[in-house]
Amino acid sequence: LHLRRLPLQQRDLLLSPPPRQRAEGEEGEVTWVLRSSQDPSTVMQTRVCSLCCVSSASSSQPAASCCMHSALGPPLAAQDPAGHQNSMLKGKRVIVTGASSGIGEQMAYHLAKMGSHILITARTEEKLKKVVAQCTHLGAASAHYIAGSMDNLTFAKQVVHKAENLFGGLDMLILNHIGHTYFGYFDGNVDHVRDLLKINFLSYATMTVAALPMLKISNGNIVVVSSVAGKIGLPLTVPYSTTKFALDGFFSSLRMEFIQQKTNVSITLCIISYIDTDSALKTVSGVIQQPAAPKEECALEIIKGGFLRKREVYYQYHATKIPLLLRDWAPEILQSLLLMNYNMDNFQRKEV
Ligand SMILES: NC(=O)C1=CN([C@@H]2O[C@H](COP(=O)(O)OP(=O)(O)OC[C@H]3O[C@@H](n4cnc5c(N)ncnc54)[C@H](OP(=O)(O)O)[C@@H]3O)[C@@H](O)[C@H]2O)C=CC1
Ligand SMILES: CC(C)CCC[C@@H](C)[C@H]1CC[C@H]2[C@@H]3C(=O)C=C4C[C@@H](O)CC[C@]4(C)[C@H]3CC[C@]12C
Repeated sequence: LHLRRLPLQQRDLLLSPPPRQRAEGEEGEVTWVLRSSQDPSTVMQTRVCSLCCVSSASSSQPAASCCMHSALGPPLAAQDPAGHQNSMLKGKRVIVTGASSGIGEQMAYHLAKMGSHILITARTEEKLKKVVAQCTHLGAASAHYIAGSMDNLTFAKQVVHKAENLFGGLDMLILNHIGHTYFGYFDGNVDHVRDLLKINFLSYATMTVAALPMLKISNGNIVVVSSVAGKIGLPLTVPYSTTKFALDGFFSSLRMEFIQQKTNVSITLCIISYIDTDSALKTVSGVIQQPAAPKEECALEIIKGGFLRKREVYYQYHATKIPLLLRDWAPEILQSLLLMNYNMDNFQRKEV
């Protein structure tokens, strides 16, 4: 149990005396009976979600449902053989952008297995149709697509309105798409940076604004897929990195405002390292020395992070957290390590 995640008041109750496991609740949950060290007459029963390990509790009576997930529905139920927490987002209404391939496609499949209502989007209709068919096959409560380009901000709003018409509301907005750019030294083309900002950043802000009324009603989640290149400056990705840093500025500030305004909509910024999507492998293999992490696992970690209302997700943890610690404490060491990660002999300007 990650007791440190609990509010101080509850932590005191949990830590002393040590909690005693009393009974197994529903699968995926455990019921604990706790007694306060200061006032032993205070008995607290709490159900703890096995996924997030954060408890919700009320004095002298059982908690109605698991922790912060009460906002998202019932606690976790059974896990499928593949290890899916398959009711995590059951019945929830989710938009996934950039879901015709790569990590977005894998997120759609995980959500389908969990029984969500899914609306996916990207430009290529043929690919979207195939992903929707696969989602239906995997058990999605419903699966839909809308094709279009995010360089058109009117289209970005239309996606949200389509979800409203289809589902009558929205629980989770997963912003994942990226526009095409080059993997190479900055060519001085600032117009390209502006165009990429529109796709990778302004469309995210536009969709967030359009979806906010629905997310406020559902106490929902905004999930923003960023990159280690959105926290640390790296060579060969100047336009891309610019757009990802912009996401951090916008969404981290917005998160703080939500807290001040008591807006119960979570914002999860996902800091992702090198992943084995077709586009990434095609673009950087041979140049980047480190191995690529699996897209299926990456997709699940992003969804879990959003569901758990985490501030940030780090995937893979070691490949993102350690460089981030070095960034602030030993930037010169980080710089040397990063440069060693690039095989510039194999480098040739490639399209992303
Ligand atoms: N793969 C990696 O190594 C890493 C990826 N990430 C992040 O993960 C996310 C997904 O990356 P990944 O799966 O590799 O990317 P992919 O290239 O596999 O997928 C990109 C998706 O965006 C869509 N897309 C492209 N251009 C547009 C456009 N103009 N308008 C709307 N949709 C568009 C694509 O579909 P279509 O072409 O049909 O429009 C596709 O569905 C991104 O946010 C990326 O920054 C972060 C770190 C590392
Ligand atoms: C430990 C780390 C700090 C080391 C650096 C890791 C570097 C090499 C990793 C981290 C983030 C990665 C890029 C990324 O975020 C997204 C994309 C888009 C995709 O379509 C094509 C590949 C690309 C450009 C990735 C290229 C490789 C990057 C720069």
